[in-house]
Amino acid sequence: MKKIVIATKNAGKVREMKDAFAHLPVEVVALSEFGQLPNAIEDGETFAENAAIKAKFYMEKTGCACLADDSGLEVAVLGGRPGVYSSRYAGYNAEDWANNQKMLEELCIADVEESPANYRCSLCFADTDGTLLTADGRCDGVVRKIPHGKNGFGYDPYFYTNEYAGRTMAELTMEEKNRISHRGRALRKLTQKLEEHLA
Ligand SMILES: O=P(O)(O)OP(=O)(O)OP(=O)(O)OC[C@H]1O[C@@H](n2cnc3c(O)ncnc32)[C@H](O)[C@@H]1O
Ligand SMILES: [Mg+2]
Repeated sequence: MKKIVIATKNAGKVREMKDAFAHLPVEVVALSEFGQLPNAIEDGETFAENAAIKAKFYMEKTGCACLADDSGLEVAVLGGRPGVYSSRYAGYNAEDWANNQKMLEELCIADVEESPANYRCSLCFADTDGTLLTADGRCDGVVRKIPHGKNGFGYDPYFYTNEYAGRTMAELTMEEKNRISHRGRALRKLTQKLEEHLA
């Protein structure tokens, strides 16, 4: 069976990505099973560039096909910030609560209670034969200063979805989140390409 490494150090992403592969005839392996690997340098200017950097970097480190995700939140009144800097908005290795705090501060400086926002996700699958498969996804909603919910990760408690009116991403089950999320949408496109590649 084909072995695919979920090339991310984010446990929230691993949970969501494993779920999407449940029906494919592939062996899904976490990056953590390869011990302590160095971090890829995510110095691309776009989500797509960073996803490709991570997929190729970890494919070389593990010797296995790797699927990487680069994603983030774009807040309209903040000119699209934090964008590709979402995981380090409050500094390198910042925890989710610190990044959320930083976003609340920026919303206060902008003097607004809420703003249209969207999540974006770029996926890149790098196979050992040099094949690269890519897919993107987007999810629109609104960020507000009052958090709700304990599910998901990152900015989810502050992200009010358009599809499930009044509910934040952190109030959804994983199945509900995957149905509408940037990552869920990108994963469905990517798995289709992957099925063709593996056939
Ligand atoms: O690079 P890897 O190892 O995959 O893990 P990471 O957490 O650093 O991931 P990114 O560099 O892609 O940064 C994405 C950040 O965007 C945020 N984010 C992405 N998808 C999200 C989601 O579905 N829900 C909430 N926040 C999300 C969250 O803060 C992530 O840390
Ligand atoms: Mg990262």
